[in-house]
Amino acid sequence: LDLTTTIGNYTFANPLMNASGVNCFDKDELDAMVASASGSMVTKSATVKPRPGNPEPRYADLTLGSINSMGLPNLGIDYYLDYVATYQAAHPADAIFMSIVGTTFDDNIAVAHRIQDSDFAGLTEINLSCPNVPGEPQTAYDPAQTVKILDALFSFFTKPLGVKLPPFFDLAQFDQMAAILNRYPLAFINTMNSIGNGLMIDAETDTALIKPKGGFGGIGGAYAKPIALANVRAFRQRLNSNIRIIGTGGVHTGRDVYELILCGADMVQVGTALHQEGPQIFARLLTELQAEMTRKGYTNLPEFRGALKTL
Ligand SMILES: CC(C)(C)CCc1c(C(=O)O)[nH]c(=O)[nH]c1=O
Repeated sequence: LDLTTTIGNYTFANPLMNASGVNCFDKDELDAMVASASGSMVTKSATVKPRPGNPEPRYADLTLGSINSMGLPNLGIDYYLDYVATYQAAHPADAIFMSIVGTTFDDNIAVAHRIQDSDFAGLTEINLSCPNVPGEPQTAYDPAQTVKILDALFSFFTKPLGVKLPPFFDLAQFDQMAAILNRYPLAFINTMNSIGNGLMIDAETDTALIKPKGGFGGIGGAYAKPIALANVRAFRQRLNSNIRIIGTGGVHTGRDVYELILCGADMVQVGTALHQEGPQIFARLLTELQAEMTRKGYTNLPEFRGALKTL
């Protein structure tokens, strides 16, 4: 079967990759992604300077997923630029993704300049789930901030750029966000990030499971799947066709991958399940995806991409 998928001028052997933040913190984790069956990979969201992140415990596995408040631990943009430079020399034909983020407006711009001025030849994903103004909602939940950042980025950034979005829950928000995104020459959007500020409790101690933010953290895994399917579908219905979609949230089986593609996803990222199973998950997901495609009579992804039926 033909599992190739394309974003802009980039073609990948298959649609699978890690979600930023999972299995992509350092060289060892990134090398394990390169060695896996995934079609591509993305680095941990990088800030201008390295960050230690939040106090532990800052991640917990749950029966139906995960909760995390990592606090953006990362080795800094220079580390990841160095890694991708080495990677590109060894794998000139296999494009990868770099994720960037800023805790202030200026830092978002500064870290984007670092990529623009580098030899990085892959795709860039800017994480809009970071608040830029203390006390204000995260960027993607603040239309004015979103416009301000995208206006500034596209005034100098000429490499393929996509945005990582948090989940939206209101149809008017889909309309509003899609209207903003359609104004920019985005290569892709990635929907979605973890579901913000969930809370889970240790039954033995009646204590919040994670330490940061009084136990509040992003929810991933099976909990996220219905929302990820809806966000992929809603944005596919609203965005210009030249803006591709990476679907992220709740993938654990090949059928989950198939369903995100059915909703319109071009690529599919795996977070919680990758954290729990390790990079060998990609070989399993590819086998299961191909089995599902065969069961349905498909031999390639465009045959069923976006083909969700409604009653
Ligand atoms: C939540 C932020 C710390 C603002 C951004 C980094 C991030 C984190 C994180 O590093 O805590 N976790 C997620 O599930 N998604 C994210 O985008």
